[in-house]
Amino acid sequence: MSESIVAVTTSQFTENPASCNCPSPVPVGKTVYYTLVFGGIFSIPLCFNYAFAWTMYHWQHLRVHERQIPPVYPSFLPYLGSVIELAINGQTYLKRATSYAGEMAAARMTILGKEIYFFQDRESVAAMWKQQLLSSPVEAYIYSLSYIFGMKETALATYRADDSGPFRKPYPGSNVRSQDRVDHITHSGLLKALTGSGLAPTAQQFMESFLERLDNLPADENWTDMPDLLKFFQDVVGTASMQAVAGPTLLKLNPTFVDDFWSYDKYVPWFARGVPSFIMLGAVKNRGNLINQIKSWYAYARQHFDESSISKDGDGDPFWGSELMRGRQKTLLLARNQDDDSLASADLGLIWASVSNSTPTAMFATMHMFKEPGLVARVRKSVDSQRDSNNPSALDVERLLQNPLLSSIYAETLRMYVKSYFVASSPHADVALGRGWLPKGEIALVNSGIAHMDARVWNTKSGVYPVDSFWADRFITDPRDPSSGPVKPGVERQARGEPTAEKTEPYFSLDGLEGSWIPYGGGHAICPGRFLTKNLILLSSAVIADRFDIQILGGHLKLSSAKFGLGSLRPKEAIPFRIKRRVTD
Ligand code: HEM
Repeated sequence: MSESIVAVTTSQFTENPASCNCPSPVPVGKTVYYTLVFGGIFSIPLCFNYAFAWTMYHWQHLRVHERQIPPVYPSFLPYLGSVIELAINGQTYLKRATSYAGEMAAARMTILGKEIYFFQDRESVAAMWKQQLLSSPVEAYIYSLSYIFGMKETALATYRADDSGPFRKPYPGSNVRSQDRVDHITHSGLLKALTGSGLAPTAQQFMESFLERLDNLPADENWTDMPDLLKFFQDVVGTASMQAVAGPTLLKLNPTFVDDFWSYDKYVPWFARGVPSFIMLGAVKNRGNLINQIKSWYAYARQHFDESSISKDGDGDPFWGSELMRGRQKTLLLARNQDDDSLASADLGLIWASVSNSTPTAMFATMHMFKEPGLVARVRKSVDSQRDSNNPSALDVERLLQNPLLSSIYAETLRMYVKSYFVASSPHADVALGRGWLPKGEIALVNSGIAHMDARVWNTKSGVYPVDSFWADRFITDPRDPSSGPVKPGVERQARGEPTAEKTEPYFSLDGLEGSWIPYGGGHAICPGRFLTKNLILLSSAVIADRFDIQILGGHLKLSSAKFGLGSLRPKEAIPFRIKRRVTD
């Protein structure tokens, strides 16, 4: 029986092709033949082109001169350039392309016919932050508004035309009308709202909303199993942050906004990589739906708000939520070609910026607190030391924010998980960057993920805590321990930052990390939400550790690389966990 099966099976391959009805093998053979011939002919110039680019690349690196334009990193395919490698294997490819002879370097790469400049060496990155001409975030606005947040081309044209810079005084040579200075209007509004005295009301709003959500959690003093730690943080931290920035009415009017938002967030990497709309019709529809929900909020708030709605602190109101949102209504709608649709795209961008990175990083910080042996006990001791003795349930937020261990956990989490690109461009003049040179109008990118994993800079305690592992104390400098602190011993004194004489206790330190710890970018365009972020991450993780016990279940953490270049990475799979309230006396 088995023999006959074998015979039948093998006969399919051995019988004379002329005796069966199969299509003749000849055309297949010909196709293969022609493919090989034409492929061979076409690949000859590609190979020559690549060999020439490779030689030039090394030649330029070996003959470095002052103010050199970074060498072109060779790629096999003209026009496409490095786009495929960056999309598939971004971090490894970028690291290779921006290193030379064991050092970080600058490189030019072709991406879809356009040359992009990548600067990763500490010297150039630090020089970038100091350059006034590179202070504008407008190139990042244009890219994200058009690709990610769906702004129409007519409205976008106003952003493209704005070469006046982010400062009150326009760049020399710029002729943009004051009401069309969307770069300055947007950036200065954000700085006013999220830094200095403007920050307190938003931070306070966040805390109130977050604590209310914790109180209402369906968790008691027995273990409750939950399937997804990130979803838990989206509910308690993400929603509280959204509400702190945009107020309660947007979410009340649109009960599905939060869920729709996180479904959209999953597709942000697709939008950012320019995947055509017809491939992700559902995601495009969902984004349109979010924009409509934001517009319905505008209509309601316009109808119900009046000046008497503003709270005593001069910031919050129940309809617009904050001075920031009211201000954007008054200023951005006056700019050329702007309407509710364009403003809703810009506000979707602001909401996205305020939650999409801080929520997963708060989750990772908390996850490590509960996973690293002995860490949660140290965190609770730190929290206890800041407790108000007259009212133990009230925490001294200012003192918590200064706590060295909590600050170090916050900084280490951003170092580990934040892999953002930030964009710089000088519209009116060439600029010098360290040993390199960026011609005017060209786009420069820096990726924080590459800088954060540079083993030549970061202290690993002689390899005990490698750069790709979480070390809660990495950012603590102990004046009695010369091998402590974030920068590797042996890296030049000035860069490492020496402990000052008056410090005797271990302290949190970012000394010597200019150009190396860069989760927020730098210079004038640095993320305006960074102080709010420290509040969100540090306070939410510390309060959760104080009030709850959590057991992280599931196996080894796997990360998805989809968000590489766009901020904080996400876990690849849901992280199951158990939670219970702590019993306190
Ligand atoms: C882990 C959390 C966060 C990270 C890693 C992060 C990172 C960044 C980076 C790298 C940029 C671009 C800077 C540049 O172009 O040089 C940026 C811009 C921005 N961030 Fe954040 N951010 C975070 C949280 C926040 C929060 C909580 C807000 C709150 C509103 C916020 C608001 C913004 C805004 C509005 C911009 C663009 C505006 C401008 O430059 O004018 N971010 N952020």
